[in-house]
Amino acid sequence: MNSPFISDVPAAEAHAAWREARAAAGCPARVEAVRVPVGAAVGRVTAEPVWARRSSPAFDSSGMDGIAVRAADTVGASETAPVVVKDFEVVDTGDPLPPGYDAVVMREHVHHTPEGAELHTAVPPYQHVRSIGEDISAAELLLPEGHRLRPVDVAASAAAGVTELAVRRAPIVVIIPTGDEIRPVGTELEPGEIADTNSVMLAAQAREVGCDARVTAIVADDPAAITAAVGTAAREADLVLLIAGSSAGRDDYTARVVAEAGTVAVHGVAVRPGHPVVLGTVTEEPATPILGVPGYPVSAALTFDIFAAPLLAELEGAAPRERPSTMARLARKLPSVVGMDDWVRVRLGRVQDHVVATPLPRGAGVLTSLVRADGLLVVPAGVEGHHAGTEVRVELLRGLAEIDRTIVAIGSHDLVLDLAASALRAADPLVTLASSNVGSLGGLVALRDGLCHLAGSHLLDPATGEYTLPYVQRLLGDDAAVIRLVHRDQGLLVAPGNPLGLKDIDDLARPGVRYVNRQRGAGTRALLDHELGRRGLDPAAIPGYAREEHTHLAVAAAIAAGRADTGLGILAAARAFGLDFVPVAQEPYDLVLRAEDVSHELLAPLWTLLADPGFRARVEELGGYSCAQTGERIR
Ligand SMILES: Nc1nc2c(c(=O)[nH]1)N[C@H]1C(S)=C(S)[C@@H](COP(=O)(O)OP(=O)(O)OC[C@H]3O[C@@H](n4cnc5c(N)ncnc54)[C@H](O)[C@@H]3O)O[C@H]1N2
Ligand code: MOO
Repeated sequence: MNSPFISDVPAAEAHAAWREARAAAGCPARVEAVRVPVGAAVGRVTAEPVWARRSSPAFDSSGMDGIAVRAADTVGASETAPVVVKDFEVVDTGDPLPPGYDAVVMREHVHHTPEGAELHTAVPPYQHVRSIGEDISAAELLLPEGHRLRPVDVAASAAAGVTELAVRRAPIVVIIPTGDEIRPVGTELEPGEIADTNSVMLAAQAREVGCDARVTAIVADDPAAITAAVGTAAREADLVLLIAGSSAGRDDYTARVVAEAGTVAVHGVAVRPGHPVVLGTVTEEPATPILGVPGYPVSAALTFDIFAAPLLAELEGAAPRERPSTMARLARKLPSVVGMDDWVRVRLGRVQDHVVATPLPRGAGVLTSLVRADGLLVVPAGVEGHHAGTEVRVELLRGLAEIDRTIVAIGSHDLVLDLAASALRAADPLVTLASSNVGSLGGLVALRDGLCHLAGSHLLDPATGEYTLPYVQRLLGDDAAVIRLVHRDQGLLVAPGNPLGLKDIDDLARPGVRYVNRQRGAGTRALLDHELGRRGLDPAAIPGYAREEHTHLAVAAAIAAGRADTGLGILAAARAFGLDFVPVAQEPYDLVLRAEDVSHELLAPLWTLLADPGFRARVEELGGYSCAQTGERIR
């Protein structure tokens, strides 16, 4: 039973099956209660109700700086008929109210005369007096059991005379990284080796939800060694996280190890990423839950959120933490496999009156999709995906105020946009420029449909030889403005030293040259087609023409990895991967927007940046860019 069958259990059923298995194995329902001083209790969960031992305030006290008086002595006082009170006592805020007095007059309303304190207004009884128990009365229920303590809660407990609280101790999570290829973070990696980034992430996730997280040494792909590590971990842990080896590969032992050490309640959940997750128990006394976390980092992160976090909250007797959510419109079509809950990471911004969600790359290995995500949405198992513009519910990973100050750029990708994003944020931490890449044409369509503020475009019109403007007129009509971002060199990216001696577009048809193309709708693709057309070259004659990458950097990466010999792209991408560059053309790269948005306050910081000589200098330092017209409105 090396690779047990991976099933597609719906998430809700998987939770239920795991809970049943834990109960059957005798896993503790809660971690023990401990008593801790109030100062150390924040973040912990109450293990019993907290009753007030004393009232707060514990005595009637003055609410203001001034004088304590008898209200009866002030009856009839008015602007025209002031009353002089002889019997009073000076008090400060918080002082016990001296016996015999029942009200306080603020010192700014008292005129001291040789005869006494002159008052111009009558005072009702108990004015500015904080009566005993105003805040807390002795013996009242202050906090229920199962309440996660916040700073205000511990302060109120202390005020109520409760200086020690019974709380659940922090659950202990033991994380076991496995894999022959896995090395500790910080090790110089040999080819084929992978840094143990999952342990760093999972330990931080566990600490973020209030747990004590411990990471063991990395265990080799050896079932006996993994079994031994699981046994040791289970003795100290409230939850064991066993990383990788969850799927069906030759060295994937998680399900087998768990089956031998206890029970496998579920192997395979209808959730993506996270599909091959293992949910089980280790039976050795005391029984311990174990979670087989898939090795791909996005799967690992989401698996923690979906399965570990709710269990850990349950062990503390608390409600699971919940993220706020909002409705958003999808900026692009979102296909999804039927039969799996599809967890999609999205960027968010507010365009006109609605929040727009732009899906990020979906791969379970693309951790930056979570790094860049402002929100998460689930396409449920029964849904085949969504059309662009569909309203969906999104769990928020970032505050709405920040999302409201996000400039949404959709279209072609250019490194200058990344540079601008970072400069804008450095100048004002509330400003975000989120750009996503769907090619020039896709950006113009998104702009037309109200799904972005800016469309980055460099589209050559083969009929006129003119860039972008003919497309803008066709798609957006008169109501569109165009701001020049940069001119940039486009050229052939080639391995260092240009081993094939490529000089021009003509060389792409040479036998043995493997091209890597950009996707349909990308401006760089249009440029290639234009250049091929001018030369009467048939795309079918270019080996690799059908192979598509979605960014300049991805094209450069393919060439750097030796998977292709050349592709059309920008100099900066060549530099980023240490490639050589054969210039072919210079083209303008423009920002297209709705004419009325030119004066939108959201975009003002961007226009300021484009006018900044320091920023222009940094752009030109990237190489292959000219800022001669940067920031000019050309339409
Ligand atoms: N034939 C099948 N293959 C795969 C299936 C399947 O159902 N049938 N499922 C795929 C899915 S979905 C996922 S998710 C992964 C899960 O992989 P494993 O849990 O078995 O993990 P590994 O194969 O050992 O590693 C995957 C990947 O993750 C890297 N890794 C592992 N540990 C760490 C760590 N501590 N830090 C960073 N990265 C780590 C590892 O090097 C691999 O690159 O399986 C698919 N395959
Ligand atoms: O389920 Mo895997 O986690 O999709 O990549």
